[in-house]
Amino acid sequence: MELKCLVWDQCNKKLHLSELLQCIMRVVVHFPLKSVSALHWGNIVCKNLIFSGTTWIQEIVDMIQHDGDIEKCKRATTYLRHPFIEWVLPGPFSLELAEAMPSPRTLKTHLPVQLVPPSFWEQKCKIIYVARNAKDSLVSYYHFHRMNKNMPEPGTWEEFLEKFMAGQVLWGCWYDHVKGWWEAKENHCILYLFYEDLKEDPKHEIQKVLQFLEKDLENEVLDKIIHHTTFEIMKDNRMANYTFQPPAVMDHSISPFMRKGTVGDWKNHFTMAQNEKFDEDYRQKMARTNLAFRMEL
Ligand SMILES: Nc1ncnc2c1ncn2[C@@H]1O[C@H](COP(=O)(O)OS(=O)(=O)O)[C@@H](OP(=O)(O)O)[C@H]1O
Repeated sequence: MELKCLVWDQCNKKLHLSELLQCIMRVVVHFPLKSVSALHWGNIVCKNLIFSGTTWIQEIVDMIQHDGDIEKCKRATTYLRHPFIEWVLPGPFSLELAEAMPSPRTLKTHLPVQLVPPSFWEQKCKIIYVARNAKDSLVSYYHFHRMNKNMPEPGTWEEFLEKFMAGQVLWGCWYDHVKGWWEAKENHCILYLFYEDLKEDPKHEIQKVLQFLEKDLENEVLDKIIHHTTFEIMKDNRMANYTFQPPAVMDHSISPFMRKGTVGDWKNHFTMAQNEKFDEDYRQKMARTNLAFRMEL
C-alpha cells in the first residue's frame, strides 16, 4: 500500500524517473523521464511484465522478426538484442543501445503502466504484455531473488510471500501491475497474453503475436519458432538462458534462471495455511476486475 501511494504521489509531482525508480526498485537509473519522453522511439515492440515469461516472449518476437532464422537470433545475448530500458548494465547503456537500433526495435521493460515513458503512447508503440498467475510468478520471483546477486535478499519463503502480498517487491505490486495493463489495453495498442495459454497452446498464442505484428510466416517457420522457443531448447541456449552472466551476478548453481517453466509449481511451495491466506487476500485485491488467471492446466 505504501509503495503504491509513493508511485502515484511522485508521478503526480512529475519527479524524474530516476528518482522514482530509486525509491521503487532500489536501482540507479540514469535517464530522467524528460529525456525518455523526448526520444523518437519509432515503431517499437516492447514487453511489459513481471517475472512471467519475458525472456520467452522476447525469443518468440525475435524469431518472428528474423523469419525463424535461428543463427540470427543467436547474434547476441537477450540483454543486447532487446535493451532493458530501466536497468543499468555493465557495458553499453540500454538507452544508447536502443537509440542505435533501427526501427522496429524490441525493448524490454517491467515498468507498471503508470511509469511507462509517455512517448510509448505518443508513438503508438506496440506492446506485448505477458501475465502469469500470481502464485507461479511469486515462486519464480522468489528463486530469482535467491540466485540473482543484484536483487535484494528475499529472506525466507514465508517472508517473501508476505512481501509479495504487500506489494513490497521490485517493480511493485503484482496485483496493480496486471490490472493496470489489463485496463490500459482498452485504449492502447497492447496484446495481453497469458503464460498459461502460451504453455498450453503455443501455436495459437504465437499466431496472435504474428497477427499483432502484421507478419505472415509459412507454417513450417511457425513450427520452427515453436520448437526453438520451448523451455527445453531455450534452457540450452546460451544467448537466452542467462548463463552469459558471471556467477557473481547470477548464480545458476543456487537456482537456474530457466528453472522449471511450468504451470502449477506453486503447489510444491505453499503450505495449506499459506494457500488459504493467499487466496483470501487475492479475492479482495482482484475483486473489482474481470481479469482471470488459471493456477493450473
Ligand atoms: N520457453 C519457456 N517456456 C516456459 N517458461 C519459460 C520459458 N523461458 C523462460 N521461462 C520461464 O520464465 C520465468 C522467468 O521469467 P522472465 O523471463 O519474465 O524473467 S525476467 O523477469 O525477465 O528476469 C522462469 O520461470 P520458472 O521456471 O517458473 O522460474 C523461466 O523458466
